[in-house]
Amino acid sequence: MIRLTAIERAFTVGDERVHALRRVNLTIATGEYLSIMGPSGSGKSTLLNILGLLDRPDAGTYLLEGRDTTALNDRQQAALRRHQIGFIFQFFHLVPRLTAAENVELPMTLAGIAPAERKARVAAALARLGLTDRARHRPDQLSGGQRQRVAIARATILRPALVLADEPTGNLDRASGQEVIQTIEALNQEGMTVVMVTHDPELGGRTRRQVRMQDGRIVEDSGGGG
Ligand SMILES: Nc1ncnc2c1ncn2[C@@H]1O[C@H](COP(=O)(O)OP(=O)(O)OP(=O)(O)O)[C@@H](O)[C@H]1O
Repeated sequence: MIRLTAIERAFTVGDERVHALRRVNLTIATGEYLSIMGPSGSGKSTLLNILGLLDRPDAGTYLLEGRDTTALNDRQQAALRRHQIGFIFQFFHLVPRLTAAENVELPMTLAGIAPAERKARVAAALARLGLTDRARHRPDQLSGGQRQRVAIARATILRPALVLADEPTGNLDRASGQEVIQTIEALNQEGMTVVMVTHDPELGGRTRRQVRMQDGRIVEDSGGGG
């Protein structure tokens, strides 16, 4: 469960103060499937970065699974991020020189999982995504949709509780985007909480809950944890 209370985040650019988030309150129950929409500059990415512990709020509290993350130091936050949170980005962020299988394996290597188990889990993850015959391909030998599915496998191979996606289909054609969304929806059906930023109203319309932001505030919330 996630509870953001009175989250503030501002940036100083030159002598101007940009208020990216203004007293944002948001509660997300475990297993929710939620999209964040709103115009450019409304604070969506800033909110996602805070949820992902990639950025700290200037004020307010962020409880993740009952823990006050704002009280954790950077190392504790990084550990929580590694084990609890999976990130999916618009531009995939795969390691170019590693194969698909090696990219998926990487988080398990960093987590100290034994090689035999790593190999078995990579094979299972790629098989589930229909990518077994692409296991030894490097990212530049894969289509955009395949790259994104490899990125999703990598993001979720440690079974994080929370999956954060920033425009996951923004760089894909429609058919590949549909496949990627189905992959994300399957993760949600397995119990992962999914929070997705998107400009695409059709995509946003598929999520069970929709939050709309404007000028750093949540101006609409179709429901859920409140
Ligand atoms: N690191 C930063 N330094 C300065 N200003 C920033 C920084 N990050 C975000 N901002 C500003 O904060 C506001 C919110 O930005 P944010 O990226 O969260 O918006 P967004 O809704 O995700 O936009 P987009 O849809 O274009 O990605 C914007 O005015 C932006 O210029």
